[in-house]
Amino acid sequence: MNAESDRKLIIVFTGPDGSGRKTVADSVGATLGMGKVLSYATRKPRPGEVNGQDYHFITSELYEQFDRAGEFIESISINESRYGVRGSDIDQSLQLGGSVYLILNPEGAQLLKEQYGDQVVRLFIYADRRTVQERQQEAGIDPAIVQSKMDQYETAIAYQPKCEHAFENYDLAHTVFDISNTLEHYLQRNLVERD
Ligand SMILES: Nc1ncnc2c1ncn2[C@@H]1O[C@H](COP(=O)(O)OP(=O)(O)OP(=O)(O)O)[C@@H](O)[C@H]1O
Ligand SMILES: Nc1nc2c(ncn2[C@@H]2O[C@H](COP(=O)(O)O)[C@@H](O)[C@H]2O)c(=O)[nH]1
Repeated sequence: MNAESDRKLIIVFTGPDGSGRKTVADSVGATLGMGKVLSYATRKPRPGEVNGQDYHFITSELYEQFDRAGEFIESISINESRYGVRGSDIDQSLQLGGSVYLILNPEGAQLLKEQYGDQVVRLFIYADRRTVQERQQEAGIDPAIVQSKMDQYETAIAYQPKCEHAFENYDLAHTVFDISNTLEHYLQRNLVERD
């Protein structure tokens, strides 16, 4: 990484599954013109998911190859699938464009914070248990997967105090507006520091 890339931000959207992290993140990303760094996943795409937009969907063999080569700066297993972020993807996106964003579970958010320090801003997106469960059911996610995600709800919620900011997500437009305002302050400050 170079000094220029160091000043750009890595925005991590985290929180419980089903809180709306992806929906909020993509809308904020489009509003502020931030690039998305996709994770690599070995699971099959769900209906509506697109390779290269939601994840890089890859085979277990290719994942293993990347992993052995030390390409992932963090890598987790959930429900027999593997997920990871390649450090080179983050560094390249930072060098080519402006600030970037990712959507990770709290474990991944913590690992990125430990590696990139102040460059990482963690945004915790949340809603109550019943709401996130209903959203996942309405999105058509397999009931067994919903159950396993709900089993992690309290653990995920416990991560909120560690994050730089937290936003409840009920009224989507309101959530996106609040987050965009918050991030604009960071981005302006970085621009001023560069002058
Ligand atoms: N504010 C909101 N009001 C109503 N529905 C919402 C809101 N935000 C997101 N949703 C819907 O909730 C569902 C889950 O959202 P999303 O996939 O963005 O969540 P997530 O936190 O990334 O969870 P997962 O990892 O399980 O996909 C989607 O169907 C999305 O359209
Ligand atoms: N720590 C990481 N968490 C990740 C990564 N990619 C996705 N995720 C999170 O995993 C769960 C399950 O995702 P799903 O799409 O199968 O529902 C969810 O919390 C994702 O945000 C990653 O590279 N590292």
